[in-house]
Amino acid sequence: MLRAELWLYSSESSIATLLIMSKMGPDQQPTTGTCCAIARLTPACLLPTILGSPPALPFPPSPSLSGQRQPAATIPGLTRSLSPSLFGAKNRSAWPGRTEVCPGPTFNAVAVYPAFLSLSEITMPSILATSIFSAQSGETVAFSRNALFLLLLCLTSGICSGVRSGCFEILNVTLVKRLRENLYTTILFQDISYFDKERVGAFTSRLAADCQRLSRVIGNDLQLISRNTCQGTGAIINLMALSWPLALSALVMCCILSAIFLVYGRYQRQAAKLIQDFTAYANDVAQETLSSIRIVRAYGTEEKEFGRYNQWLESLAFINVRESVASGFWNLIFNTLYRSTQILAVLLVGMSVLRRHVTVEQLTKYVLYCEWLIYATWRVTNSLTSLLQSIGASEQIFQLMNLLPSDQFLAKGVKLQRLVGHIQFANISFHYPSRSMMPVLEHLNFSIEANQVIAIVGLSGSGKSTLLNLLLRLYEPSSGQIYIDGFPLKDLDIRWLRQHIGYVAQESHLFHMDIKSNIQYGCPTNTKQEDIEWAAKKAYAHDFISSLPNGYETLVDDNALSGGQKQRIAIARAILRDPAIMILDEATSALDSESEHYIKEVLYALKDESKTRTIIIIAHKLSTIKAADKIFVMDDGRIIEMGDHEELLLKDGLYAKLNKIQADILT
Ligand SMILES: Nc1ncnc2c1ncn2[C@@H]1O[C@H](COP(=O)(O)OP(=O)(O)OP(=O)(O)O)[C@@H](O)[C@H]1O
Repeated sequence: MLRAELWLYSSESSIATLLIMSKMGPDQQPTTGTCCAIARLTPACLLPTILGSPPALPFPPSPSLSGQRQPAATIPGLTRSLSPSLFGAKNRSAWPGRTEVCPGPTFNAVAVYPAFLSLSEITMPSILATSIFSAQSGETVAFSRNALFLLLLCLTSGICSGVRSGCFEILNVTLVKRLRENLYTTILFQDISYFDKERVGAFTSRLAADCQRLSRVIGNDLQLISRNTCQGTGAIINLMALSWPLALSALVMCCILSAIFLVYGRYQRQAAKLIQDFTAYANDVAQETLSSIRIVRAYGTEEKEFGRYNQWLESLAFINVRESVASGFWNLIFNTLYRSTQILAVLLVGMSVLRRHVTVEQLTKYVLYCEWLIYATWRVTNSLTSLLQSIGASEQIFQLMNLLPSDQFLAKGVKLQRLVGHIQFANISFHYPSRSMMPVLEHLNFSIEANQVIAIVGLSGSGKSTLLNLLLRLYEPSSGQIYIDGFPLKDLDIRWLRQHIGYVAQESHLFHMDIKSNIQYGCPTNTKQEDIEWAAKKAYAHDFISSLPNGYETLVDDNALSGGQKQRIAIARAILRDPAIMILDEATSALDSESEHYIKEVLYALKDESKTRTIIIIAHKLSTIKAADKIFVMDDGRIIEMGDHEELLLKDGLYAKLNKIQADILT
């Protein structure tokens, strides 16, 4: 039974694919991603889950993807050929591309199930009419036999419907989960530059509301469409058997209904897409405002923020009202045509009865089947409306699923036996992808010896953090090459490299978890408590953590601690990794002088421990970097001076000038 249900589901996926294609222009080809997205959604893909195959983790994406899009699949073969993607990256490596179209040996056996169910239901009106007329003519045996048969059909269809609904519900829940897993994984593995232009609110909207909606429709409406299509076909066959001219008249009505529906459906799709976009914009505004609530409060801009949010709500309401009016018109037309068909049936067949061309029993059967046909048409069009709405609304989900992971996760890079920490920038130039006309770094040439402490100073916006972003490979240089221990950075395994880098960002963010987990973030889960405390002590954080009521178990987030405390936890996090390269981007800017002095001592001491360690510090306060082995002075994307503190003072350039200004401020 379950296999039969799943087969039914898989056949429904083709309907969805056809629907997607139907909204494309004649010269447009369905992208593999679009088809793939549809195929991913088909609960047929869930077969192994339901039948017991272990689900694969959605990441890391397999290198076998190699950034290649899969060849376009044929529609009938989509379900099977593309469905492995739903099981995640592990299975992607074995992605077979085009495969056979036939659902396999179970096809014949399972195909019987929906046909059997529809057949059992569609014979009911006929047996009902026969029972009534056998009772009228006093045929007791025939009446009892028909009544018993009806009871059996009733039970069979009830049980089948119940089992089917239950199975589809379970599949639906699994589908939402898989859909979210896939979408979230796709987003997580995008290039950082992708996040520069996309809005977080839009992502959360897609993950929450859109996934739920899409799966509900696919899990619910597709089964209704297939079931009612079977029943409608059965009704037409029965009508044809009774009287083909009369059957044709009923069919004409259905065609008119379908034509009107096509126009209405097109409108529905457009409206759904707008509704989805406006919801995402509204979410984005809400997310931005609530995450910056302190600034909003301090500047008293609550009403302005409400206005920004309300603007999208009004746009949403406008579209919703128009959609409701259109829906009203559709129901009006449908109901009028539906009733007219019944009246027409009674009139036409009634006249035939009067002329004694058909019997009253045939008239009854005709009216019942006519009713059945129109009802099936109504259910199909209704479900199609809902389905089309969701397809319109899901365009963005399909587009997101179409994205391939960032190249750096696809390439299998080199893992060195040991990271020493020698860094070289060879003729590096860079501009951010979102600002291609604005060079940020120009022809940078320098090298950093392993075990050195390097400081980078310069005016705001001179490109210091950008330089570190390139070293972390958050962005790729526009030209030139970065070498780590003599190997091009892009050839190294990026996950391995990042495991050996400790990074403290300009703004320290804490995750909504306890302090211990925040310090341990990115380290193995079995890291010992003593090690965590050791790192916290080095970062001058142990005392304040211990003074909290729950100590290391205290639940924190971005708002629960002071800026300096957050920075100390972030430094402890970096120290705990025991990195070969330590990167500190203004990591002590929020600390008081005493803590800063202490941490500076600790950082300098780190390089004297057994392991070679390269430390790169960006600092505005020059007092913190006087002891660095080498200081780079940056201006407008270039390194204009280089040397130790004394040498730079002797040069009497920008560094000496900045030093003098800071000394003057202190005196
Ligand atoms: N994600 C980004 N997209 C586009 N431009 C960016 C991005 N990040 C930074 N920039 C631009 O790149 C330039 C260098 O910025 P960067 O953050 O590297 O400067 P910085 O020297 O670290 O400044 P600060 O000392 O103020 O932190 C600036 O003009 C900045 O506006």
